[in-house]
Amino acid sequence: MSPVVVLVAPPGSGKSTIAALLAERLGVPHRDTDTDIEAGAGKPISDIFVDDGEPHFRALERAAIVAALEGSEVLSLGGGAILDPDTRADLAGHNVVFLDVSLGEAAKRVGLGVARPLLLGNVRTQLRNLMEARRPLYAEVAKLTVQTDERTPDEIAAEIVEHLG
Ligand SMILES: Nc1ncnc2c1ncn2[C@@H]1O[C@H](COP(=O)(O)OP(=O)(O)O)[C@@H](O)[C@H]1O
Ligand SMILES: O=C(O)C1=C[C@@H](OP(=O)(O)O)[C@@H](O)[C@H](O)C1
Ligand SMILES: [Mg+2]
Repeated sequence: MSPVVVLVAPPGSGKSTIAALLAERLGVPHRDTDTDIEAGAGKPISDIFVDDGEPHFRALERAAIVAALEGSEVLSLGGGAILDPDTRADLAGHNVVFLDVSLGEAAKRVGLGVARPLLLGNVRTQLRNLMEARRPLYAEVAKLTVQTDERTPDEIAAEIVEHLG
C-alpha cells in the first residue's frame, strides 16, 4: 500500500488543511503525522519540544513517517519532515506534492501561536530562514508543485485532484 498523495511544504502552507479537503473529495481517510506523533506521545508537539527536545521529536517524526508510508491515506507531513535524508529517499517512490507559499502569506497564516515551537520569537525571521534552507529539499522530493498564495483551499485541492487523474 501507498498513500494516495503526500503533502510537503513549510509551516503555514496549508498541508493539514488541504490534505483533509483532498481526503474528503477522494473519499479516503486523512492522516497527518503530527497528529500521530501527538497521539503516541500523549501531548502536543509544543510540549514534546520543551520536555524532550527537537532531536527526540525528529525521531518520533521519522517513525511516524515510516508507518504512514505503509498506509493508503491522504498524508500530510510536518514542515521539517524532509530534513531527514532517509525520509527524502523513502518519498522517492510516492506521489509527493509541494504546496508552495510566499513568506508573507505563510507568516500571516501561522500567526503568533505557540503550536509551532520552531517559529517562536520573530516568526517572520524564523520562517524565512527555514524556508530558504528547505526550499531545495521540498523541490527535490516533489513530483508536483502547487502555488497556494491568493488561492482558497478548495481551489488548491481541486487542482491536485485534477493532477491525480
Ligand atoms: N489557501 C489558504 N488560504 C488561506 N488560509 C489558508 C490556506 N490554507 C491554509 N490556510 C490556513 O492557514 C493556517 C495553517 O494551515 P495548516 O493546514 O495548519 O498548514 P500546515 O499544516 O502546512 O502548517 C490555518 O489556519 C488554515 O486555515
Ligand atoms: O517545520 C517544522 O520543522 C515543523 C512543522 C510543524 O508542522 P506544520 O508544518 O504542519 O506546521 C511540526 O511538525 C513541528 O512544529 C515542526
Ligand atoms: Mg500541519
